[in-house]
Amino acid sequence: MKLVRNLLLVDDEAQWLRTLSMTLTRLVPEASLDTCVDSRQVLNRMELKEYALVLLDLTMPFHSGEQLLEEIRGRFPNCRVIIVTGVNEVETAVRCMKRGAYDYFIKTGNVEDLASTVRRALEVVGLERSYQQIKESFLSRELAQPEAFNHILTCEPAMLDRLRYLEALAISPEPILITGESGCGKDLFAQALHRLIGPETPFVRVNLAGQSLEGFEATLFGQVRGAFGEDEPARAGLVHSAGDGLLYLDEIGDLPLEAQAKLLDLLHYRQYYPIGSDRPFPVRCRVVTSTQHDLLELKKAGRFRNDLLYRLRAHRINLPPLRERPLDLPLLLNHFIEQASEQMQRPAPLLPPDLAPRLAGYPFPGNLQELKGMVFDAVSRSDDTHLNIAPFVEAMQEHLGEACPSQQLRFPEQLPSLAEVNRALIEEAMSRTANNQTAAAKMLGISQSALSRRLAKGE
Ligand SMILES: Nc1ncnc2c1ncn2[C@@H]1O[C@H](COP(=O)(O)OP(=O)(O)OP(=O)(O)O)[C@@H](O)[C@H]1O
Repeated sequence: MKLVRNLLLVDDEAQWLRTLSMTLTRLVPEASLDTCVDSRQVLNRMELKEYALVLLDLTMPFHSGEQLLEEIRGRFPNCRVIIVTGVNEVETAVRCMKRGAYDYFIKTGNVEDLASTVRRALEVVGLERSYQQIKESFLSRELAQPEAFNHILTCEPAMLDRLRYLEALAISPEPILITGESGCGKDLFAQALHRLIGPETPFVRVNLAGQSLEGFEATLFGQVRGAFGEDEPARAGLVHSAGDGLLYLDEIGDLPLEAQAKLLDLLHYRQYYPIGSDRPFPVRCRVVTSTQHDLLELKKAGRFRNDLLYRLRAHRINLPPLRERPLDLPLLLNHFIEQASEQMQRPAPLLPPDLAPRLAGYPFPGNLQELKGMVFDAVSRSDDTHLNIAPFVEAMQEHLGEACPSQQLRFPEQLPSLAEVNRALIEEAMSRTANNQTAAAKMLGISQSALSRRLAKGE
């Protein structure tokens, strides 16, 4: 997103205007400054160029600051106005605040204070604009760059919403937090964002699990020459390697508290200090973090900083687990079958039509990673035409064993006969295994020949 950091300084005293302009250029280098000594030209200038902020003198010939404030707030509602006034005009300045001025500054005051007010105002305008654009983009319903999401297969409405939200967030410079259980696609979402912001830029992934403060600093910030001894060479950190691309910090919930403070500084000031350097380096990359933990819970347990949590949660995408995306199962099964067959250089076996509906009841604790593992296992155990469903059956059986141990069986008031229970159990096992006798026998705890005999007798 193009951030508007244009600032217009308006004052009829040319000398004051020059001094103020020089001071702010030094103290707020990210702003681009224009000056205007003639109050009659202010609105024309604002028609021709988009300003994020106007610093407005109150007492000027032709149009007073108060009049201009009203015009500006009415015609350019996205632009903020800071009143710059002489001491004796404080009452007027307060009246201006009530009419929508962002803040006021007394000319005899400390310009450092004015500089930080300007910086804050620019940040507020930037955030308001990006939220507005995010909202517009999200509400448009269509993906503007569907090709960025080619590697994410889904037809679930809840997932399609998340794709659109990610695309909308791509315009914001703020960090994005991706949450969700292990294996549910967080990495793929980070990759999609990278494609959206610039596939030609670097994509740097860092796993923060088990990182100490020292490891975190060394990995991310690097070190200057001689930081740990005379012969120690300089080493660039991963923030540097990420350039103007994307830095993906995986497992953010595992970062120790002291390292969280460093990360907060990096996000807040958009700069960092390599180890051994007292010169800050700018951060140009987008930062994406992810976690499978509940950061609110970690915060309650005193393991995650409150300020960092709220900074990260501003743009958050929570991915639903696979068990909440049953419509995606046939799509993903076919996709992983193709992937596995290609990798194993063999024809793709056919997906049994009733496998996906059966799997819809399985909770997939390892999510897509688990499904992918099962499919790869199944393909490796298949002949060239039929997919071997044993890996799925085994997983479902294991789950059923855990979910309903025999003590938890519930019986109706009128007990069925043993023959009826036998028949019902055999029917259920055959149905759950797509009529695979070997798998069904395993499920029932009898041999395949015993099952075959019972089936032949119609038991
Ligand atoms: N929607 C999807 N379409 C196709 N493949 C997917 C999809 N989601 C995830 N995958 C695949 O599933 C596997 C796990 O996904 P991924 O690594 O993105 O999960 P993760 O949430 O980052 O996992 P972890 O928490 O363990 O880091 C990957 O091989 C990925 O390519």
